[in-house]
Amino acid sequence: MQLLFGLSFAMFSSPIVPLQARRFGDARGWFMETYSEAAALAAGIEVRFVQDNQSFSAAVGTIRGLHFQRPPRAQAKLVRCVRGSIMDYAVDIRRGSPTYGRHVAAKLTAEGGEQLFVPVGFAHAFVTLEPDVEVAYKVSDVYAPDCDGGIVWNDPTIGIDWPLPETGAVLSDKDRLLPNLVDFDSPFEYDGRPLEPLPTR
Ligand SMILES: Cc1cn([C@H]2C[C@H](O)[C@@H](COP(=O)(O)OP(=O)(O)O[C@H]3O[C@H](C)C(=O)[C@H](O)[C@H]3O)O2)c(=O)[nH]c1=O
Repeated sequence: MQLLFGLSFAMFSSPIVPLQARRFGDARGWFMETYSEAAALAAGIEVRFVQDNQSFSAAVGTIRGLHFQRPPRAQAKLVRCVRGSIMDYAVDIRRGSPTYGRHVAAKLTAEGGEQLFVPVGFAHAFVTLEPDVEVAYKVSDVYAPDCDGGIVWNDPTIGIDWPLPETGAVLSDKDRLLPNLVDFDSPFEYDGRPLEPLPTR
């Protein structure tokens, strides 16, 4: 693991990059560098973020996604959980990719400071693992509703095994009606970097 400033990261070629913000604790509490351009560049994250987002989800089992923005407003995202915990997912939707439709998952917790970089060409989603969860993420392009796109959360060809409570998933009406992957015409091209499993922590 490379440590640069307060962020550490693994050096590997997958387009999805896990980062770890380091906590500096003392008698008052703790301090974290939650974003460092230098550390991001060193981890191969060569995007300029232009907007910070934050969402609150009250119910455990809330799913937001699988979302992306189409070009010319496609977004890369740097995701972290600032309250509670989530499972975060990235699905390869790059036309021609040998890992098309495959996904990786990472548990992100407020306590742990884990982060996940999701580049353009991947659909993104998370599910809350407890009530009252807040997620903050940086995006590399502005919100563009006319470029909004998505794949339905329970798409059978993607096959995400969502960790859901007995009460089931909580979704927006919009997300319930998203298309399946088989009906999706991807605007994203493969860049030669197949999706790789994330390193086990
Ligand atoms: C994303 C976004 C939304 N909005 C407004 C539009 C709606 O009135 C309201 C909720 O939007 P939405 O239901 O799309 O929010 P989420 O379901 O949390 O979607 C997000 O969550 C998943 C995990 C993602 O990866 C995307 O970043 C994003 O799609 O916020 C804005 O004003 N700006 C924005 O950038």
